[in-house]
Amino acid sequence: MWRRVASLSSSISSSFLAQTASRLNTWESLTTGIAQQAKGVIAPKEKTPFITFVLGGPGSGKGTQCIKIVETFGFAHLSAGDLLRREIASKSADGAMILNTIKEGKIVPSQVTVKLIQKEMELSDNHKFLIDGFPRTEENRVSFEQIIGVEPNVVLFFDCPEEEMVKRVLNRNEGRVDDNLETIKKRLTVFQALSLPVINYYSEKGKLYTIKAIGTEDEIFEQVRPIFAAFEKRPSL
Ligand SMILES: Nc1ncnc2c1ncn2[C@@H]1O[C@H](COP(=O)(O)OP(=O)(O)OP(=O)(O)O)[C@@H](O)[C@H]1O
Ligand SMILES: Nc1ccn([C@@H]2O[C@H](COP(=O)(O)O)[C@@H](O)[C@H]2O)c(=O)n1
Ligand SMILES: [Mg+2]
Repeated sequence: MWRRVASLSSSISSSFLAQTASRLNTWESLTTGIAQQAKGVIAPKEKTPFITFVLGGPGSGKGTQCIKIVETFGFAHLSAGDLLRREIASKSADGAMILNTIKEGKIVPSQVTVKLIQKEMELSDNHKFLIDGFPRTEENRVSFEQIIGVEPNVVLFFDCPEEEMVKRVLNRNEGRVDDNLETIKKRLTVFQALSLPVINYYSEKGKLYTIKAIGTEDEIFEQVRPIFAAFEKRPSL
């Protein structure tokens, strides 16, 4: 599992090992583990996470392109929307609240969403994550940084005209409760008001890659491919 920081230096005392192993047994310890690896306390057996946030309006093609990125570059795909829909389906304590929020095209409290993402990351053997549809708000962004303790390496923005997004969502036909004109309008308003500032934030940080999300799925992927191909040449990926 990616969260495990397995091999510790043989020169460390056994009591220190026991304490450290116990602390490293939880996600909370992941960031500690990374920090300790950086200081050279723990042998870096497991790779540092490589995180990509995948952003764009409703129907811009995030999920479609994530499938291609997974196939080509071997990332783990964590869709925030899918994780929330799974909570609804599992009838968890938050299920009803999540359902109402999604129907309204609003944003679920960050702590709920980040905890779901955190759990999936903990369970994954992969160290390369595509986090699709997240962060949708500044609150999402800050919450991820506080709880997970890392920032994204790459942020993709699928930039698509509203008219095209509406057309795609209305044709999606997957039975989603938010794929109707009324909710789409609300989602577009939320995207403009709350998500675009996050996109601008990453642009200013020099982490944003904007993809013109019109044309065929394959044409769009040809804009995405070189981004990850370049990172693949680096030791970090
Ligand atoms: N380039 C494209 N041209 C036409 N249709 C597309 C294209 N890319 C995706 N689609 C279709 O548009 C719909 C929306 O795509 P997708 O589900 O990938 O969007 P999304 O950004 O994940 O949306 P959401 O935020 O609502 O989950 C799907 O039915 C998908 O098959
Ligand atoms: N960070 C997020 C992501 C999604 N939601 C809610 O889920 C809906 C569907 O999301 P998709 O990514 O599948 O389009 C979205 O409209 C939100 O209601 C969220 O709250 N926070
Ligand atoms: Mg999607």
